[in-house]
Amino acid sequence: MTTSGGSGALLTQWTVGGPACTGRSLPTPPRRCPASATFPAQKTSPTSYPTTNSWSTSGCTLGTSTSCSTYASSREYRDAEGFQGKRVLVIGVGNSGGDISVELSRVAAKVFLSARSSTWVVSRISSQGFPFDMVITTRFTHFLYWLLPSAIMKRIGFWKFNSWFNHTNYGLASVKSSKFNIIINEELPFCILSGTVVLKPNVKEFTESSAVFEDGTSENIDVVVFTTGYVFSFPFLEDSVRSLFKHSCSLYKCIFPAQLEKPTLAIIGLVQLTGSVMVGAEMQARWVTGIFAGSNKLPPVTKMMADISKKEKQLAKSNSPEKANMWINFISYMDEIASCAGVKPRVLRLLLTDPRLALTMFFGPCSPYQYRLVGRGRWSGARSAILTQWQRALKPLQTRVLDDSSDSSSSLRWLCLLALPAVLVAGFLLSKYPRPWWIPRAGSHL
Ligand SMILES: NC(=O)C1=CN([C@@H]2O[C@H](COP(=O)(O)OP(=O)(O)OC[C@H]3O[C@@H](n4cnc5c(N)ncnc54)[C@H](OP(=O)(O)O)[C@@H]3O)[C@@H](O)[C@H]2O)C=CC1
Repeated sequence: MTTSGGSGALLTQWTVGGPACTGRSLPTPPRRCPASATFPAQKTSPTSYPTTNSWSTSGCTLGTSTSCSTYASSREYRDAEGFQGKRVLVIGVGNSGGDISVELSRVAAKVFLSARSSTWVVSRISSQGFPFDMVITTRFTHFLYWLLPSAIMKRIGFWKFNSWFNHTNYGLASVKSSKFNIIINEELPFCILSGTVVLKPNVKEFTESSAVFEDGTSENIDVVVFTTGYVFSFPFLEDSVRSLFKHSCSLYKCIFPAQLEKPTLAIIGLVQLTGSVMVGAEMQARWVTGIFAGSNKLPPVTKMMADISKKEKQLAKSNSPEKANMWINFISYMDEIASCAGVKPRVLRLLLTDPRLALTMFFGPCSPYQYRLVGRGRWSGARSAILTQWQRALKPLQTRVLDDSSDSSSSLRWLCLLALPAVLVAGFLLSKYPRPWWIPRAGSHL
């Protein structure tokens, strides 16, 4: 990092390159990086997760094992080419493990999927066939999470997940387990049901040609694919800067290292949101560019440090064993950053000025349009986009239009009218007593 003179926000120059580009392989096709490049202020994204997680892929050696024939990590995996007729063991049931198992099940002789914790599988297709995130990511649901004890919401979530298929019967998850993940995958349950993917417990050891599992069973394996996740690292930053943040919560609003002399470094995408990370990253970028351009300002360092230490204390209280993997509530976080950027919508005020819009915003999906109604980057089409999003989501399906005489619009109108007092109370309470936006990983999306 070099400091140059001048006025305004951009006083520091960041030299990025060399080891950053040569020392890592990205999950996307290899890109050419310049040997070194200098930028006036650096907005960096660690989301390519350069290093694979714990289960070292330095060989299939574990315990007393020798070696198995082939192994790969999800980082190297591209497609099912080369897996035809093989007996494959996929280790780890995250989104990568689910996706890769399903894809391999079409060509492999057998796919074994090894899990060490509970995983709830959710379909992208939710009530009435609408996308899951449209249905679940609403201010109304957010209000319910705020209002009701988390144990009750967890129970409701488990009940909902099990209503699709019983996760215990499929060997995926038990309502009793405190640590669990949620993944999105429509096909995995069918692959398990049809036997093309077989769930197995954690691997105890490998032998020459097989894997021995913790339940004492063993299977002959040709290829092992590690889908055990990634760790964040910033090899392109100097040690002195890297040491300023251990995890996203030691950054101001999960973005800015607070101790820097000038706000010239912003980390985009270092958040695990319960909703879309892309949408969250866009919101972060809007705020960051506002700060770089001088239209938004960061508070004094003492204030930022106080905010960070408050969040870290909340983290410590949660007793989460994996602090770095905290899930952050999507709507709380979006509203918080939107507020900093001056683009947060005032739903309660809208209830008086534009009740139709306010109710749609409260009960409908918290889509990015909601943050385009006011402030910098305001879009005149945002209101109409919010009001028409349900119909537009269905538009691509209308390739064969059928007559549906039942009219649900009047009952919906009545429902909205009855919900009006609830919205008022919700808005009031949420603005008075905001809930901490982090939730422990065990709580995941619930
Ligand atoms: N389609 C999409 O949108 C996709 C999104 N992604 C995203 O990319 C990110 C990375 O996902 P992913 O690669 O799946 O990684 P994750 O960290 O989400 O999952 C890793 C899995 O491996 C398990 N695991 C970790 N270490 C071990 C070990 N030593 N032994 C056995 N099991 C182990 C974990 O279990 P445990 O929980 O016990 O730690 C977990 O089940 C996530 O944010 C994910 O949502 C990834 C793929 C597709």
